[in-house]
Amino acid sequence: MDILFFSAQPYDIHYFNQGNQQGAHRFRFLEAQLNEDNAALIKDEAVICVFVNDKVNATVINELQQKGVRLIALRCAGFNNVDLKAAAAAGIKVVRVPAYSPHAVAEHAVALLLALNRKIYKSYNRVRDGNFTLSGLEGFDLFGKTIGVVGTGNIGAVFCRIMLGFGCKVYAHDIYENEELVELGVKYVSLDTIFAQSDVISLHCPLMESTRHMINANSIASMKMGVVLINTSRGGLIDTASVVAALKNSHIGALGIDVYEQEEHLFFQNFSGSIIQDDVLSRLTTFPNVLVTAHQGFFTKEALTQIAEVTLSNIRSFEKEGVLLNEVK
Ligand SMILES: NC(=O)c1ccc[n+]([C@@H]2O[C@H](COP(=O)([O-])OP(=O)(O)OC[C@H]3O[C@@H](n4cnc5c(N)ncnc54)[C@H](O)[C@@H]3O)[C@@H](O)[C@H]2O)c1
Repeated sequence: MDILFFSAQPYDIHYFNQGNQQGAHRFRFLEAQLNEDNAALIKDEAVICVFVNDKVNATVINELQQKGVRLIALRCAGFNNVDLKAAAAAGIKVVRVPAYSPHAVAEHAVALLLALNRKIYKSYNRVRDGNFTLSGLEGFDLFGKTIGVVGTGNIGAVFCRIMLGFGCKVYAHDIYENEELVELGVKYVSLDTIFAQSDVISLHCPLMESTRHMINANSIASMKMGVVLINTSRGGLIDTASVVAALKNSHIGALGIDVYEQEEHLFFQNFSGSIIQDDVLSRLTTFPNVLVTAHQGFFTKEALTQIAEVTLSNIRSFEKEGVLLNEVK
């Protein structure tokens, strides 16, 4: 099948070409993001393959329909960037990669937590500068601390297991309880209890209207002073302005984010020679207790291999059997 990739990076090209060694599909890779301006770049491809920051709203879907696109293949798990109602109305099917190495993202959340707590980014720079002092590098033992996990699906469940391995008390909140986690010692509690009692809160639930800005001035006010907040899920879960205010008055003790509400304007692109126009992100990066990574949680060899394999198998079964594997509706 002819497949047009938007937001394609060199690693996408590498892993998708590797998954297509038999040459079953013809690929065209575009670095451009899909949005209202770029939908015109589609020629006669029946399938477009998009990533987290491609904008697939009703206007774009209307253009896709006119271009004869029949399938939107998301090469990611989240689908909050696709207007599913508009796609259904246009008769365009949507598939995704529901699970690809949940370990990749869960381990990245742990990496953010450990690096922040033990100030690894500071010690790295200090030692390279010949400064071997320790003042300001103090952390705390994770052992025995209460970790609040919001969302215990594929990624949240792995994160819970890792934290149990550290000897933490793990509180979780989800609309469904995972019995295996309960047997391992995870305690399901209300969101309010997570907020009130956790030393560390890690977000692993999807972004939906009901979860948008779940971290806001009110919820932060109910949290422990000095709470560590980790978000590897979606930026929109956090009202960033409220988090900046809470960092300024030290209510939030540290923030580790791999996702940011306005990331589509920045992430996966190189602005190192430009002036960043996003004042909120710029303010965030001035805090000594904030660590921002640019949506790299998924970025492991294992996850990239699985993303390419599952995406291509989704497309293959749509083409050959008209069967929709991993459909989103
Ligand atoms: N940083 C990255 O690179 C990266 C990579 C993959 C996924 N993600 C994000 O991580 C999120 C989690 O991924 P996953 O694969 O574990 O998804 P998943 O669907 O397996 O799990 C999500 C869980 O959240 C729960 N949930 C839904 N609404 C909730 C609510 N209101 N409160 C609490 N829990 C709720 C669901 O019941 C489910 O158990 C995705 O939504 C995606 O946005 C980020």
